[in-house]
Amino acid sequence: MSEPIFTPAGITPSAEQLAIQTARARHLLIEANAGAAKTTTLALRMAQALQRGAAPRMLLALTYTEPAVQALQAQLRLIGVPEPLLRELRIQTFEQFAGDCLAELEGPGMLQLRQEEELRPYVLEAIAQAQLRPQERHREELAVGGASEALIEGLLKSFAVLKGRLLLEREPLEQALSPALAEELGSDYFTLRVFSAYEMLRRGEETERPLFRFTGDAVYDLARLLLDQDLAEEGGVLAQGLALIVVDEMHDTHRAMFTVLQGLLARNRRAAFVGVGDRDQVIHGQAGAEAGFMGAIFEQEIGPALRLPLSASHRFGVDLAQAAGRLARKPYAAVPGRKTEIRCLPAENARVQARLLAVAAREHLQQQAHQELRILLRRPAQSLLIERELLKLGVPYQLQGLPPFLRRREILLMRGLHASARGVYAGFERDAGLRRDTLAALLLFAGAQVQSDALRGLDAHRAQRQALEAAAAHPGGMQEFIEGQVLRNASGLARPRLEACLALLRGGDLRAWAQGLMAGLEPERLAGAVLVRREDIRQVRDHLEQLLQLALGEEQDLDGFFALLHSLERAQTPRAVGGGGAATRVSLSTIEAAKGLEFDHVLLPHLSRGEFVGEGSADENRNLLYVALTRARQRLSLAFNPQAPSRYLIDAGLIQG
Ligand SMILES: Nc1ncnc2c1ncn2[C@@H]1O[C@H](COP(=O)(O)OP(=O)(O)OP(=O)(O)O)[C@@H](O)[C@H]1O
Repeated sequence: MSEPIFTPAGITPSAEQLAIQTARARHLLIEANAGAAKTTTLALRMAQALQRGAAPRMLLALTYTEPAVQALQAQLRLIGVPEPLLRELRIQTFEQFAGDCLAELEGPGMLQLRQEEELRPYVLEAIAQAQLRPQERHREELAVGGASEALIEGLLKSFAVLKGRLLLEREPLEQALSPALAEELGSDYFTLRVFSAYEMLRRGEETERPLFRFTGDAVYDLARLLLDQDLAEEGGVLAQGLALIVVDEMHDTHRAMFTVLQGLLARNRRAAFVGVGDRDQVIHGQAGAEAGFMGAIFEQEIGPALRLPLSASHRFGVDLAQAAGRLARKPYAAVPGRKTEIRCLPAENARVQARLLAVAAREHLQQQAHQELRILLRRPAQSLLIERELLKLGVPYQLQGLPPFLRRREILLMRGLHASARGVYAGFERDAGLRRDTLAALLLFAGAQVQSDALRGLDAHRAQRQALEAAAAHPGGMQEFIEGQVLRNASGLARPRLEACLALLRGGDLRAWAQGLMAGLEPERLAGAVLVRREDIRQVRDHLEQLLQLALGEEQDLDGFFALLHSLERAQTPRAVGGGGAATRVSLSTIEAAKGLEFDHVLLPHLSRGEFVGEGSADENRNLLYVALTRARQRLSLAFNPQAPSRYLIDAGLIQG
């Protein structure tokens, strides 16, 4: 019997796409290059299920990131799935999906923590508990010299891997831990012990409901529940009568996600499954992502799968496909007829580069009526000079997933200290949110607690938030809070550094402040005492350096410069809030935040030698550049110093070596 075939509105599917849309295999896996229409084909497949009569609630689409959720929604819209149907479809990240399932079992109201800093007290407590275990047999393994920020960052990273890979879930935690087991798992005894104590703190005495969840914990907690024989009944929450389960970005799957997927497939026996991915886009390797879950592991643990190809890029032309292919060392085709212009923007330094980018963005807005331009950054700090130039030229823009530079914590610290030192609170008067965020930043870097004995547990979080809201509620509250709470309760490490900075600011001389700030404030030490991720700590210095660079280029006196920051912020706010129109057509984000998305014009700055680096491995850097290049549709602009271009540009054949 022939079945009705869904015919999309915006595109004509290729034969390969049609084969995937209509395949009858229970499990279907597709590994294909960026832009080869994986997401679009998943959308076709979902539309086909609707066409076959499935209700929207019988479809479930899971992704790793939020932008991928949006990308799939956009493709469903493009192919003509009506808006009311679209709204009923469940398209979620694994984390959101797991959170929803758990909320069904536990009820709402889970405390969700999102910043590593918020975990810090729990990690410190876990270290103390691990070291004080009375029955400890390997005490010598637990001695560490202090709890430095690098130690905490490393522990949190290891925790993410232990959770992502479910490395300990097959062992009864308390009894099994030993240096030998640690070695077997590629970890160390100290990490495992602290992990165990941390998880006991997080999960609380009552196993019913954890104290809090951090990003990744919902998938982890759901996977643990699924592995627990005693809780088999609770796994019933996954029995949802599904007809189709699809996973986009399947290359980012780790063991905990895979366990959730396995649970879903086991409890929805009538559901077909389609997974798509591209192993060169793995940029989350540290959390335990393994492309193997699209390969042999799938076949061994779930069942045989049909594999179908998507062989050519529908997004960009053959020149860019070949460059991406050279970078990733794999064959890369493009459908005929697509063309992508690749241009170089030579710039000898960051300031010139920022100016060129802003000019290019302005030209884009003048010439291209409806097209989108995205500036992709390797590191968030790189936005500051670019944003300044965009504002100077009056180019409206949006930041995606980045706080505006004037609202970053270290910049707010400086703005708050300036206000306090000079007694100038003009600019803060009209915005309670700005006052609250500034006070929060001051409190953070001062290492101060509003209530000294309430550091642990939820109540400390809530108490602190309430105190900040109260102080920020009226303009006069800032000075009092800075003196009475921030400076009075500042840690021994922070106080002299903040005082040194205040003294420079009191002097009122912009050059003296700019020259003395780094030595006086020692931003890395200040940040190191309160932040967790090395990358964040480095960014504090990075951002302050950018701020100083900006200050020295503006020809203002000290108070004038800080007043300028306020007026820049006012210039920016209505556009960001207003949305729509030109503002949504020029945007800035990190590369990670653009994964799965595409733009008519991509501007990729900071491609000079040694600039395209971050915390990850060389492979991860290469994959990030691969992701960045392959976001472009019609035009790709690459900015770098022609005297010293990045090696990657040469490897990709984008410039001559
Ligand atoms: N049959 C088609 N005809 C024309 N354009 C198409 C067709 N199929 C897909 N496209 C377009 O090709 C582009 C890339 O598709 P898509 O985003 O699905 O690729 P992808 O493989 O998911 O990419 P990534 O790996 O980067 O997430 C989109 O603009 C999409 O609308």
